[in-house]
Amino acid sequence: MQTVTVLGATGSIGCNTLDVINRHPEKYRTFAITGNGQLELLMQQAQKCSPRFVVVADEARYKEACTLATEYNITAEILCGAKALEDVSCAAEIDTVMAAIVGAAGLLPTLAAVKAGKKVLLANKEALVMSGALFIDAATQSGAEILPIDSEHNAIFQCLPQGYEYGELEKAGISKILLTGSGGPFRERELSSFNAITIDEASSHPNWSMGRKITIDSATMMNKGLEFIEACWLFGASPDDIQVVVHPQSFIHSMVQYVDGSVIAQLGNPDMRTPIAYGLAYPSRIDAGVKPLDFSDMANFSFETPCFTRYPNLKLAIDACREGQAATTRLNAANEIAVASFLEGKIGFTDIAVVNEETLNKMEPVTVSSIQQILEQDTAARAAADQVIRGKFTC
Ligand SMILES: NC(=O)C1=CN([C@@H]2O[C@H](COP(=O)(O)OP(=O)(O)OC[C@H]3O[C@@H](n4cnc5c(N)ncnc54)[C@H](OP(=O)(O)O)[C@@H]3O)[C@@H](O)[C@H]2O)C=CC1
Ligand SMILES: CC(=O)[C@@H](O)[C@H](O)COP(=O)(O)O
Ligand SMILES: [Mn+2]
Repeated sequence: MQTVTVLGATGSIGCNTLDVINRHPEKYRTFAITGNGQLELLMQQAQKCSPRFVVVADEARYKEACTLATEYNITAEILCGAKALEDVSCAAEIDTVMAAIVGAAGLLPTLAAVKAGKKVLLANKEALVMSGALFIDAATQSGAEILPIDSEHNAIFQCLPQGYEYGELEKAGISKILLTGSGGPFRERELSSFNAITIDEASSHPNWSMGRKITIDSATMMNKGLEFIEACWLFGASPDDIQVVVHPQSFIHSMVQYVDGSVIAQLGNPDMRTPIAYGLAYPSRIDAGVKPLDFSDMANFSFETPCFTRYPNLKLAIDACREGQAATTRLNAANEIAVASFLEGKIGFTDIAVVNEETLNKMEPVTVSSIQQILEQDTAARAAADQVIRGKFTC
């Protein structure tokens, strides 16, 4: 029996994780589930999976959570706040943590799981983008097993040779990691109309049903940029080892190209329950409730090179990846502010990249070597991005 904490249980990945867990009650037990704003959903989930702890990230909502828990007859202990998120991520009773909080808020609880040597199912790519080497070093020291849940990285993981040694691409005969991306909803849209893109249009991914922030990131291809950085850290690859390939249908989830000319790909319907089930059951396989691919029903299967004029955020992320840790931490922070501002109607779609670039340009180069310094860079970049927005886009 595997005992699991689900961080971000009320989100898209969290709900899919509980769906897979519920299909296999003989294999998985839920120890804790966490949420932030969606308290009713969190209580409904607690009714169904009977965890020992229900954690509400937002401390201000503790009383409300306790009242709701009584209404819903929840026997679990209700906890709240940042420390509680970390406590349920490193508790001695658990084997596995699904890291599915969105954004920088997921960094410390995910790191707590890593430092405690847990099996960490990593969906929260921002945590790795923010802390790169420190995250990987912590896993090496504690013996934590990091299993990628992001569909592309899960695919790459599945396409790597057995016994792949971290960073040893050449030794493994790998010539390129081919990171696929759909190109989002604006792949074919006239560039001249990009300033008229609405929140609804940007919130509608062609293939995947996901949370709001990652959906906007997919539309700007910042998602692929973050994934580029994520792939470097997960597999010990350099930026030159990775090529982004636009594959609009999202059936191929990524590929690994070998020196003998072979390309190994992982395919499947776009349903996150596949990588989640893979991570939970690894190295076994379990039913995930996913519809099998039907090759007689796939009209198109196409590939393109991404255009940086259409997707300036992708270039910003690749450049930041080459520059180093402070740049990727700052870019992630600026992007979180810019996307939130876009979703609040404060800035336009194309302004997201402008805010990101101007934030990076405003900040002096610096070296970061501790989580404290990472958090300081995150805070500073948020303030700088806010300043850019106030100075440029508000009257
Ligand atoms: N969705 C997908 O298919 C994929 C997602 N990912 C990654 O997985 C992560 C989660 O994505 P997704 O599930 O789409 O996101 P959602 O927005 O759907 O869910 C986010 C989760 O985080 C919680 N949360 C939000 N803010 C905070 C906070 N400040 N402190 C603690 N918890 C918080 C939310 O709680 P509440 O809802 O209660 O407010 C929710 O449980 C992201 O990093 C994303 O990039 C990667 C690949 C695919
Ligand atoms: C499901 C998943 O892993 C997302 O990150 C997805 O890849 C987003 O689609 P894009 O390829 O459009 O960014
Ligand atoms: Mn992905």
